[in-house]
Amino acid sequence: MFDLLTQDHPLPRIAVFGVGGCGCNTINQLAASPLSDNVQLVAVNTDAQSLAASQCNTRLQIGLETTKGLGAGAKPEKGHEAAQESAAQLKELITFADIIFITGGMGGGTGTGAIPFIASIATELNKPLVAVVTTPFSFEGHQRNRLANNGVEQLMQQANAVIVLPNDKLIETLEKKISLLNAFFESNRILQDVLLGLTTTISQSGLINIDLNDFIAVVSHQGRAAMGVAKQEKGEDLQVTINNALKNPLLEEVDLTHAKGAIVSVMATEDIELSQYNSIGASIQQQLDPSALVIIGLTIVPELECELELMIIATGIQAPSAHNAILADATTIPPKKDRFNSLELVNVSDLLKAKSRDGRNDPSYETELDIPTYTRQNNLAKGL
Ligand SMILES: Nc1nc2c(ncn2[C@@H]2O[C@H](COP(=O)(O)OP(=O)(O)OP(=O)(O)O)[C@@H](O)[C@H]2O)c(=O)[nH]1
Repeated sequence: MFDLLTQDHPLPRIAVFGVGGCGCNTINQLAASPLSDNVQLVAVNTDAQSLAASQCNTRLQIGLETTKGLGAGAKPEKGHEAAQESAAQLKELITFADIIFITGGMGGGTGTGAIPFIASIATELNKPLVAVVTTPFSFEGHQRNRLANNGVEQLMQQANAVIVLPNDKLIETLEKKISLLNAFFESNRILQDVLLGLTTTISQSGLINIDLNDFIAVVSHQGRAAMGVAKQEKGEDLQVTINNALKNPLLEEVDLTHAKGAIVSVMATEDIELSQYNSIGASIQQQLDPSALVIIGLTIVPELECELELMIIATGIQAPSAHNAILADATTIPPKKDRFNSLELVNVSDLLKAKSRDGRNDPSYETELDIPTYTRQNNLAKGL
């Protein structure tokens, strides 16, 4: 089933842009995580002081003339103008990457105004882009929420995959008793997990990597994306963990049966069995539109404290509910098919070799789930 590939393919270069206060906080936390060499973190802000405190190697102060080193004062038009002023530098950074992740908080000036503009540069340069943005806590008031909703709407005109994580919902996934100061920090940890899960899934640290073309196909579905996370503690049933991920508050507002695709990132110790891996794919596939493409990346983390960590990102979800109506109607956005360059991504491991052999005796071995395209093609070539 799994083929072993030995060629050295260059890994795709991933740029993660953290824009505005929230975006910079998130990637600062991410900078403390073990990231593979192909991941570049880029802190982007109007606020020089916040940028100076950033842990990222690449920092870009946008709109020197526009805001004179201050923030955008919760004015998205200022954030937009600042990004426009620094378009050349942004373009240079985006050109260097093969795939772009962009994160930030909607509701202020810099992130709300600059993120859609940065996304438009990525689109212009034909780069796959995944945006992960927050919307404000309800205690932040109506005005911020209104700005945030407009920002998300604009972003959806530019990016195919927009994952909107309402801050209120992020906190719901955590323990109830949480101080206000901790609320931001803790919710950033979830943002950080999403970005880490995505980047490791398409990076070398993964054991079974997903093919970048498949990844692009899944993130390119028009509509909203949503995600769920869950942990399998030692001794817990895997199916319970899968259900927990699917029931996650971050996914609860969307109808998964309409999702056109899903990226599943599994982090596990080397004890994971092929049957477990297969049943994750099969269970998730059952929940989605029958034609949905489900791709799974597996990362072996020997020191993982729990049995397994699961992150599901479902994409291409239409927006039927009143809540989602604040988002751009996905059907009105013209499809951006075939706009990305084709790239190949492969990975090999002796462990995978062993697991592949074991898998042939496993009754669930034939379970249908998506196998990275490149691997599939090699299997076909070898008549497997
Ligand atoms: N989860 C999380 N959300 C944050 C954090 N900081 C800010 N936010 C959210 O993001 C929204 C925008 O805040 P900032 O990112 O600070 O604003 P900005 O984009 O820098 O805009 P200006 O300050 O006006 O230049 C806020 O309304 C909050 O809801 C953070 O550290 N974590």
